[in-house]
Amino acid sequence: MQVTDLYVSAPGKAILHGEHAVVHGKVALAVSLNLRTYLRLKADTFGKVCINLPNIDTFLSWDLSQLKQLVTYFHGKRDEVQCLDAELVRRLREFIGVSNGSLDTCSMATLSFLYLYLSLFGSGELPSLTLTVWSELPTGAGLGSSAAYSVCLAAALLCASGAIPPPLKEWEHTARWCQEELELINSWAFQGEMIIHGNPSGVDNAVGTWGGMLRFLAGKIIPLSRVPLLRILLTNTKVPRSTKVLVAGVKDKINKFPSIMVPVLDSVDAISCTCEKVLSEMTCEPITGEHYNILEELIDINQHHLNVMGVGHPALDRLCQVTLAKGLHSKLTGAGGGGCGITLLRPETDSLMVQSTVQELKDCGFDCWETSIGGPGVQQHSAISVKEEILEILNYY
Ligand SMILES: Nc1ncnc2c1ncn2[C@@H]1O[C@H](COP(=O)(O)OP(=O)(O)OP(=O)(O)O)[C@@H](O)[C@H]1O
Ligand SMILES: C[C@@](O)(CCO)CC(=O)[O-]
Ligand SMILES: [Mg+2]
Repeated sequence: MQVTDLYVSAPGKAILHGEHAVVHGKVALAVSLNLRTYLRLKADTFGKVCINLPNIDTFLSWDLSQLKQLVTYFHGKRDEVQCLDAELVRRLREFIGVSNGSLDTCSMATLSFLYLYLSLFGSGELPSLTLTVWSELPTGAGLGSSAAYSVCLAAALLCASGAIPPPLKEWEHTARWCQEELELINSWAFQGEMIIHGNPSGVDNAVGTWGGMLRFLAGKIIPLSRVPLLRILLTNTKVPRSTKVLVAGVKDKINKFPSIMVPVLDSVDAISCTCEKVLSEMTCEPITGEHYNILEELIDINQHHLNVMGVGHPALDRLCQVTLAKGLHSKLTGAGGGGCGITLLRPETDSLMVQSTVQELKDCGFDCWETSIGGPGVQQHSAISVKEEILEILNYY
C-alpha cells in the first residue's frame, strides 16, 4: 500500500482554569498556543516503518514483517473508537519491552504511534512509511505536548489510511478538515492520550484539534468565539513531571478524602464558570480594571486549590512569589508538579515591567516568554508554509 506524503501541525495549549477538576467532570477553560508540533509523513518502499522523534532522541524502525505478526488476531475498526484495545496494548508493550507502569518518554511516544498505526492499518496491507515529528513545545511541561503529538499522529495516519481526505488544494498553503473529520481525528488522538496519560479528560486533544479558546465539560466541547485578547506570560520552571502520575495522585486524594476534596473540585468548577462569565462581559462592555482584578483573584484562588490537590511545587511557588512582587498573578497550567505556569499581564503592564519580570524569572533558572494565544487547530501544510527551520529538521531524516 502506497501512502501520500503530507505535513500536518497541531497547537499546544494552556489551561486557564480547571486542570485536574476536568478529569472529574468539572468545567475547564483552555486556549491554544501559537507554539505547534509539526509532523511529516513520507511514503517509502523499503518495507519498513520508521519514526524520527528528535525532541526526545528517539529514532526507530521496524520491518513490516515484524509488525504484521502483531495484528494476526486483529480486525481494525476505524470509526468506532470509544476505548483502548487492551489486547493490542498488551502485545505492543511486550513487543517494545515496556512494563505497564513505565513512564519512559520514548516508550510512551512509540507505544502511542504503533497503537494508532496498527489500529488504522491492521485490517489491511501495512504501508511502508517514515514519520518525523518536531515540536516547538517543551516536552512534558504542561503545554499539551502529548496531545499535540497525538493529534498530529491521528490526522496524518487517518489521512494515509484513506479514512479522511487530505484537505489541502494545490493552490493553498494550509487547510483544515471539516467538522466530522475533526471529530474523528479528535477521537483517535484521545486514544493516543489514553496511552500516554492513563486517564485523560480529553481537553488537551480537543484544543489541539479545534484550536482557539474552548469550554470543556465531560467530553462536551464548546468553542468560545467571543473572548478578549489576553496577554499571557508563560514560564517553564523546567522541573520534570508526568501528567499520568499527577492525575493518578489527585484521584487517590479524592478517594481518600472525598468530603474534603469534592468541595475543592466544585470550587474550581465555579472559578472556571466565573472566569468564563467575566471574559464574556469583557467582550460586550468596556474593559475595566475591575474585570482584571477578578481574573487575578480567580488565578490566586485556583493556585491555592491546585496546591491542596497536591500538584504544586516549590518552583511554582517561586514563580508566584516573583510575579506577585511585581503586582502580577500566576498559576500553574496543565498537570503541575513543576512544568509551566501562566501569568496574566494587564493591558497597562508596560514592556519594561514585563522585561524585568522575565529577567527575574530567568535568574531563577526558568524559561520565560510572552506568548500569543488562539492559534488554529490541526491543519495540513504545503511544504512552503512550514517555517524554514522546522522544514529543515523534518526533511533531514
Ligand atoms: N515532540 C514530541 N515527540 C515525541 N513524543 C512526544 C513529543 N511531545 C510529547 N511527547 C510524548 O508526550 C509525553 C509527555 O506527555 P505529558 O502529558 O506528560 O506532558 P504534556 O502533554 O507536555 O503536559 P500536560 O499533559 O500537562 O499538558 C512524552 O513523554 C512523550 O511520550
Ligand atoms: C491535568 C489535566 O487536567 C490537564 C493536563 O493538561 C489532565 C487531563 O485533563 O487529561
Ligand atoms: Mg499531556
